[in-house]
Amino acid sequence: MTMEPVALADPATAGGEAPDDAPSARQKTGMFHRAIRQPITLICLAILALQVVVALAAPWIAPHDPLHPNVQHRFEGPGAEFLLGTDDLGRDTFSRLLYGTRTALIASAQSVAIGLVLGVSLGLFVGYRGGWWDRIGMRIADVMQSIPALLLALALVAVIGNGLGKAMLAVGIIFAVSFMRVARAVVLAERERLYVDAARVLGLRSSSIMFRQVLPNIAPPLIVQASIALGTALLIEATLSFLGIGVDATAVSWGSMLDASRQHVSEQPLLAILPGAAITLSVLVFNLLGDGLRDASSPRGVGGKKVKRPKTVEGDDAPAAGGAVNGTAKAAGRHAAPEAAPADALLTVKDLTVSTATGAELVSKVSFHIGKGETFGLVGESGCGKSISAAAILGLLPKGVGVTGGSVTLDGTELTSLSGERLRQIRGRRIGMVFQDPISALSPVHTVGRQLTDAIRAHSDLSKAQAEERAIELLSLVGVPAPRKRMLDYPHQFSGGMAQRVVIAGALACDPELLIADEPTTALDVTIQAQVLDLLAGLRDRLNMSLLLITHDLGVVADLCDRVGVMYAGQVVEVRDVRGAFTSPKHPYTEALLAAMPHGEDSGETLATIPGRVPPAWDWPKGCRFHPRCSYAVDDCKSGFIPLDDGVRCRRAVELKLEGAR
Ligand SMILES: Nc1ncnc2c1ncn2[C@@H]1O[C@H](COP(=O)(O)OP(=O)(O)OP(=O)(O)O)[C@@H](O)[C@H]1O
Repeated sequence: MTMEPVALADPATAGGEAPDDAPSARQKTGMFHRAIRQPITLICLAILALQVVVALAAPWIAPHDPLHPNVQHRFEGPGAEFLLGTDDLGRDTFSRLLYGTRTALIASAQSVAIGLVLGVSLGLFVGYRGGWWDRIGMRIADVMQSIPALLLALALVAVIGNGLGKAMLAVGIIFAVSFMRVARAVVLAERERLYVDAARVLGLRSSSIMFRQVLPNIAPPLIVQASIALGTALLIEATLSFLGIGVDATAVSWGSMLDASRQHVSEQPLLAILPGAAITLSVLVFNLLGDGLRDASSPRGVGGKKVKRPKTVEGDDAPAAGGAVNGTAKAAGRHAAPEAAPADALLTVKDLTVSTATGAELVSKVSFHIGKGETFGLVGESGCGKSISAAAILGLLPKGVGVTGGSVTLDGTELTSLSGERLRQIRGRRIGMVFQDPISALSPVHTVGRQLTDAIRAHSDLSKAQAEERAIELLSLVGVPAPRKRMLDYPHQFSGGMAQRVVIAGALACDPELLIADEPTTALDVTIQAQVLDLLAGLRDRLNMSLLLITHDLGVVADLCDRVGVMYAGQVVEVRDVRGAFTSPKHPYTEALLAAMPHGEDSGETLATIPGRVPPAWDWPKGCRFHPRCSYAVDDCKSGFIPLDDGVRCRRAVELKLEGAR
């Protein structure tokens, strides 16, 4: 008999990217409902359920001892006493088939369980850590997968010894490689999701993020893979037993039944047909089940909505301003701090430079400070470096990007040189973060209650019950109605505005001193935006937090902020008190942004735009980076480094008389 094991499907592509159709855990329920609506999958599930019952109940339902020889009854045909006849030693074929089911299922389940535990742990680890760990892990996997599974199993059995248990351990190790690839591929995709960043901002440990946040998301593709692996394992078990290195004489296997039948096919053909059919049927069931689950798990098939992250338009010529300018009046009541960072500033960013591995500076010498209880707005078009600056403050820069100069201090503590563990303690405890798209910032597979309690417990000694009470308090603080009841809901059961309130509650979990809100209302309905901004302002005043508000919307800055930093092409070009910046801007870019702000009184009036677009980071212009788009630019603006002088980065700042907000 030459049975080649079925190759395990490997959804990881050559480049190791996650399959596009890797289902999210949110799709899991849909996946199973849809799967059982497919008649073939339902039939396969029914056969499998029957096999499991047979395997468990074999000792009670088998009419005869499957191992007991009874030579008077050799080669008997099917009849009342021996339902499917007997073999060359007079053993009951029906009972042997029942016991064979038990061996096949237990051995397959054992090897797949070993493969799953080992493979998923390794896949999570290398996928999440990336870098060298990933490269080494994947090269070992490549080598192992280049050898046929059965051959590798035989080699491993030669090393660790004969016996079904050891053989299936060997098979489990081989499966681990496939499971590792699947887990790693999904982790690579999940790792980039916003909710993982959010969990990191909340200060959760890597292990907690991997096992509690990422793992549930990789369950659906693993279930599909495990189903196919069960069929493969069953075939390998039968093959090894057929070859005499699987089960010994004290157990029955369909493979060993086939082996024993070889000499007697002509006398009793059923002896070969029945175990052969059992093996074929079982492998078919597992494979069809895997196919059915895979079909059911494709996003197209589920019918559920995929949550998309809203994209900002690269190179927007005008800021997406929408708020009212008259907010300046409110801002005017606040203090106008001098631009040199005062000693008691909560956050001081000084000459912060962030570069890619290729040397492109994404942000250059960014400087600003935020006082205690103060709200600082960071504005500028898309691609100016606002988010990269926030990520650098939190120590959450994307891979391949790092701080190459300057400093970030939080109440005197330098953050850029802190170890990962120290930073983790600061994130979530002293600095909270609110993201643009609240639904993506929450893990889809856990209730909001669980996510909030996890965040609270990551930084406190509170018991589960106490953390739950605190989570309810926070939900009520951010205005989520019926908070106790809503603790049990999943993120997709919340509207955008309510989900953003939940994210804010999470960010407040440990009373941060600084809250960073990165375009917290961009993904929300216009009617909800104002409510969320009011909530942030209210919380800031109530909890005496400092707020770093990243936005495109100057109206929001006018309404909420004390001071503002205007960013252009990776630099802060003007940093001022809001009233000053709005009434008498000193940088032409600030003036241009103010002019491009819609103010609504003349509906027929064309909105001013800033000609051109923000250049990419590898192509920042020499001299003043804004000069190609600036109507005031002179030759002097086209060369040399222009420092941030008295809060303005412009050679002509003193002589220009610029127009403020209308
Ligand atoms: N991972 C990355 N690798 C290389 N360049 C990047 C990376 N992330 C961002 N950039 C570049 O860094 C610059 C600043 O981007 P950043 O996202 O900080 O801008 P932003 O002002 O926050 O824009 P938006 O308002 O669209 O979020 C842009 O030129 C962007 O293309």
